[in-house]
Amino acid sequence: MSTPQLVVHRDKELMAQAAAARLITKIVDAQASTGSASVVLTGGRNGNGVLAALAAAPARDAVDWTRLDLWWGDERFLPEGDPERNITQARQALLDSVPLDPKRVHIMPASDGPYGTDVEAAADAYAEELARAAGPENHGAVPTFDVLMLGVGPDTHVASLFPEHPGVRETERTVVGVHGSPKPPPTRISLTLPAIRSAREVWLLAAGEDKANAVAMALSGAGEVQAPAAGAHGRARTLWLLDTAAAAQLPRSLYPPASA
Ligand SMILES: O=C(O)[C@H](O)[C@@H](O)[C@H](O)[C@H](O)COP(=O)(O)O
Repeated sequence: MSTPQLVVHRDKELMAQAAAARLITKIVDAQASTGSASVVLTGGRNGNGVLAALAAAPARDAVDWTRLDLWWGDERFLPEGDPERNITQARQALLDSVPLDPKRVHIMPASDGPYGTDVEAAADAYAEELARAAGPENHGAVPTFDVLMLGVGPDTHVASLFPEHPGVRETERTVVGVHGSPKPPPTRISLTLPAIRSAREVWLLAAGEDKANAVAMALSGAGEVQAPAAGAHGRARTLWLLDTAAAAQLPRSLYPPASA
């Protein structure tokens, strides 16, 4: 389990721009060494802010967009094209501006798709898609994600794993259906913590004063059931990308020296 590293930026715009630059470099390096890259996107303002910053980044097309696999950490279980779907917002922020290979954009099912309103069947289908993409070295569950990004909710949720809810307690399955989400809409699909923890790097994005309490709680020893963000670790790296407002309640001992 990788110890969390923290980087604190001046404000949420700079955090998004710096995270986008970091992501470009990570993808370019992965593509240079293996010929492709695999990234898991997250919904929400911070997640979409990084995508918008990436779309505007001068080095954007250093990425070979045709050799990038995109997955989602969660999705709102709504009809295709609904403006509240993470894929809809990701398309607007970035995806419609770059030449991705559609076969490598792995969209979580919509509620009017092949599984209808059966969110469990939709979650199982995504788990099967992940397993098909997994290599022998992945023990058959999920592919090796180079970077898995997660926004952090004010209640410390990540993806659609909420404190004390069933999804955060899942230890076997890689994808679950979520009912009664405290954050609307109520029905969602989410990767589980075991799937999240299979990523090489997990980057947690938190900007804004509404996240300060969640950041401090998740980094100060809370358990993953009470604070799901506390359970989000990468195999090689766990990186918290913050702005000063979201870092405001951190104990001094956790504050990165560079920004002291
Ligand atoms: O589908 C979702 O809503 C997201 O995946 C969710 O996990 C989000 O990342 C956090 O709630 C933070 O959202 P903000 O960045 O908008 O605060």
